[in-house]
Amino acid sequence: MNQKLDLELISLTKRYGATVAVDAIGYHFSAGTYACLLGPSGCGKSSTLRMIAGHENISDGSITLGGRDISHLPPAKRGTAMMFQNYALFPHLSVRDNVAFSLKMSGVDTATRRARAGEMLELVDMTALADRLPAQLSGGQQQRAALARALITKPDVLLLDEPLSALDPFLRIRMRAELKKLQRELGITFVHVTHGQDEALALADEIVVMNDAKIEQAGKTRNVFDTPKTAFVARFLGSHNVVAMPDGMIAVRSDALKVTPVEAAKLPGTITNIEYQGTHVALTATVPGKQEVTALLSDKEFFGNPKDLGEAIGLDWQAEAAHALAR
Ligand SMILES: Nc1ncnc2c1ncn2[C@@H]1O[C@H](COP(=O)(O)OP(=O)(O)OP(=O)(O)O)[C@@H](O)[C@H]1O
Repeated sequence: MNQKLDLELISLTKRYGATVAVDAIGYHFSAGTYACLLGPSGCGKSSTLRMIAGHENISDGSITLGGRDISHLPPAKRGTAMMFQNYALFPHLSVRDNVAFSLKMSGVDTATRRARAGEMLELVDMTALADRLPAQLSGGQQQRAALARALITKPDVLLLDEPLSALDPFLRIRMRAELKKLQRELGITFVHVTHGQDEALALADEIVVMNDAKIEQAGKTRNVFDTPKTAFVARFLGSHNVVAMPDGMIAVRSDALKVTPVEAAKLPGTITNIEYQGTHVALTATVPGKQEVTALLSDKEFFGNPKDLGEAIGLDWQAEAAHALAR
């Protein structure tokens, strides 16, 4: 484990008949990165992950790990491991035997298998439940068992397909913190597929935003969030307004908007919605061109100078808060 091998996708393509699910994408994942593949349903994230895992043949391009071409190796020989959305635990095997399963398949002796499974269960804090069957576990515990099972092969890259989607919202946030902690402790690369931008922002060092089989934008999470290059990325990541201005489309964060007198503003608007969010108030206004923009004001800011539905306001922002969009 932890050999510091970079993962690279080179012109990676997947076609299912006439459907191009992944269209010549390229990305370099530095060893030890927590990366999220993010995008709407059908954009090609799972196909990309399955090609990296070796569960799907590639149609074109290649995948290298530490410079070694793994494109056509069987899954168990790649140095990757996959954790599935529904965990795919064997119902008739105990947690310990589920975790040890892949070692049994590769002919490792019983004593070594038990010892290694024990270490992995310790890692995910499941030692006390080792003899239970999957049906006797909670969702979060099943997830930990599935993680231990994936990690027992000492992969350089762990691939996670929507790993939190089967959990209720409260548990999802807790397991999210555990995933991040585990990745930090192991120091291996995690590639995590999600369609949730909150999940990606919370977890990822780097995000790869996919749209329609292509990478729309990728890089350090904060850079992508702070400077979206396209309207799609700005809208998908949320918390941004995409506005057509006379000199082109811009993205400007909701929390960068200020409410001002109309004369002093970049845009005049009429308030159409006021939503109290506890610490903040989201104020939505229509602006020229029948566009809607939302300003996120602190509760102090709003209640210090409250506004009403239908009121005319100005909306302003600092020039550097606006980012020109490619389309
Ligand atoms: N086995 C298959 N045969 C034919 N088409 C497929 C197959 N698997 C996926 N596709 C198509 O390829 C495209 C990308 O699918 P993929 O599952 O990779 O998307 P995704 O971004 O992971 O979506 P989701 O979030 O819904 O899982 C979609 O148009 C899908 O219908």
